[in-house]
Parts: sequence; C-alpha cells; structure tokens
Amino acid sequence: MTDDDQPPSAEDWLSTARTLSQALPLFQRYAGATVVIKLGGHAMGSDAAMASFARDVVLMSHVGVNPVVVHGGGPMINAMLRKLGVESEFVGGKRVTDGATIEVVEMVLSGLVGKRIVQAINAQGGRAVGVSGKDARLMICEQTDPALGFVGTPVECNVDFLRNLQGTRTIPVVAPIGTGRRGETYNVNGDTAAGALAAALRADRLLLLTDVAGVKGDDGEVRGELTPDEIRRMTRDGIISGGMIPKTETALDAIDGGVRAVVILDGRAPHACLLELYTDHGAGTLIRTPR
Ligand SMILES: Nc1ncnc2c1ncn2[C@@H]1O[C@H](COP(=O)(O)OP(=O)(O)O)[C@@H](O)[C@H]1O
Ligand SMILES: CC(=O)N[C@@H](CCC(=O)OP(=O)(O)O)C(=O)O
Repeated sequence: MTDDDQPPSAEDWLSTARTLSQALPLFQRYAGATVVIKLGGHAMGSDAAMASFARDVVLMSHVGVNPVVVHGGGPMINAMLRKLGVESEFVGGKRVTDGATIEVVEMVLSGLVGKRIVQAINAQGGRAVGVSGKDARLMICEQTDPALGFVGTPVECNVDFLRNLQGTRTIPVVAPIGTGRRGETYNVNGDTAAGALAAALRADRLLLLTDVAGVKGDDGEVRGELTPDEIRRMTRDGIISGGMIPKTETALDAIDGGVRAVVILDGRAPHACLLELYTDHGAGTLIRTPR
C-alpha cells in the first residue's frame, strides 16, 4: 500500500470475505486431486498468456490440487531445426527422429520450453521444477516403430518421484523425452507422454490444452461431452482426423489406464483450466465412460 492509498473500508473487507466464503466450497471440489495438464506447443502463446496459465496452475496448487504439467513444443522444435538447416517430417502425427534431430528435440524441450514454463510458474509464486522422462527414470520407453527412428512409447513410468514432489507442493514440469533400457534417448509425443503419466498416477483429470475449443462433430460444433464409443465412431467416419487423432487416442488409453476423465480444450482461452475445473459447464470436450 502506498501513502496515498486508502485502507479498505469495512464494507470492502466484508464483500471480499463473502466472495471468499462462496469460493471456498467450490475449491474443495478438486482438493487433493491429481490433475495432469498437457500444454501443447500451439497452446503456448505470448509471455502474457504464459503468465496467465502459470497463475492458474499456482492457484490450483494453493487450493490443494496436485498439478503435473507435461509440455509439448513442436513449433519451437520446427523453428530450431529450420535455423540449423535440419529437415524433418511427420508420419502419423509423429516426428521421424534421427540422431541429429533427437539432439535438437531434447535441447529445445528440456532446455528452452521446459525452463520457460518453470520460470513462468515460479514468477507467479509457485515452486516448479523442470524434469524430463530421463530424470529419476521417470519414463522408460521402447522404440515405437523402427521407421520413426528415436521415437519412443512409454512402457514404464516411475511416478513415485512425482508423488514425492507433490508431497512438498512442488509442481513438476515434464518434458516428453524418454530413456531406453540401454540408455538411448527417445522423443515422445507430448500427448502420449501426458497420457502415460496420467494413467500411472491414476489422475483425476487429464487436460489436453490445444488450439481448438474441443472435439468438433460433423456439424462443426464442439461437443461438450463424448464417450469412448462415440470417439471411436467419429474417428472411423473421418470426423476426427489429423492432429486430433493422437489426442483422442491418448484420451481413450488414459481412461483404459484408470484416469477418471480427459478434457480436450483450448489452451489459448483465458483461464481455460480454471473454467474447466471450477464451473458447472466446464470447458472443451469431456471424455469419460458413461456412469
Ligand atoms: N473433429 C475435430 N475437432 C477438432 N479439431 C480437429 C478435429 N479433427 C481434426 N482436428 C484438427 O486437430 C488439430 C489439433 O491438433 P494439433 O494441431 O496437432 O494440436 P497440438 O499442437 O496442440 O498438439 C486442430 O487444430 C484441428 O485442425
Ligand atoms: C514424436 C513426436 O512427434 N514428438 C514431438 C514432441 C513435442 C510435441 O509433442 O509437441 P506438441 O505437443 O506441441 O505437438 C515432436 O517432435 O514435435
């Protein structure tokens, strides 16, 4: 408060107290829950948008949620590969990753992108640490397909390490880089990594933040809720295609693996995560098995 500021009046205090007492039961909703948030490269906007995302994650942590952030960074990898003159192509939504490419992928994800998120969260008063699937053998992978080179599928996730961090209210920020049993480095699709970690943690929610408002039906309208059967039918009919396929596949695998519900939502929308968790209408498309 500066010398010129008036202290808040009793009415102001009362009004704030009323708002807080209304908010408290709402925040009980996810107290103690584990929420895995996948922040895709296309959902990472300006510094202001990143700060807003970070504020939401810190608020979640303050009200008792255990957030685990898993990030992508495809566009940032593309930019660095271009600068270095390294060609790369995607097959089935995954980057064909040779020996030169994996070095750039690891450098960009673990170095640039991960630390940008860590710094943003810490600047908002949170305590974040950046790790990759290599740290504490968090994500052991096998090669997905020899044709894709160093692309890995997680086969073992040692999440005790994440639980220990949660015990000290530290927010893990995970880069989707895995390690092989013989010490290889693997590039893991960010959605796949988030789904595998969410399943291993038996997370209450997996939020996949992307650049569309949710999963759209054949009329172009975003569906508020879909069941795994509806997702399978829409994929068969070609209504779900392109970059949405790895997301919905991740959602189905995560639900099979014990995650209670998955939400695909627009990470560029202000307070997307808070709106999803703390409003009755939620945000994006909720995917879960019918109760
Ligand atoms: N049924 C659908 N509903 C919404 N988006 C879809 C659908 N089918 C395909 N898409 C495409 O999937 C894209 C999201 O995937 P992608 O761009 O790879 O996301 P990210 O970079 O966040 O991982 C959307 O921008 C959209 O073009
Ligand atoms: C195997 C594979 O494709 N890995 C991704 C990892 C980053 C990622 O998934 O980033 P987004 O979430 O921003 O798309 C890649 O190399 O681009």
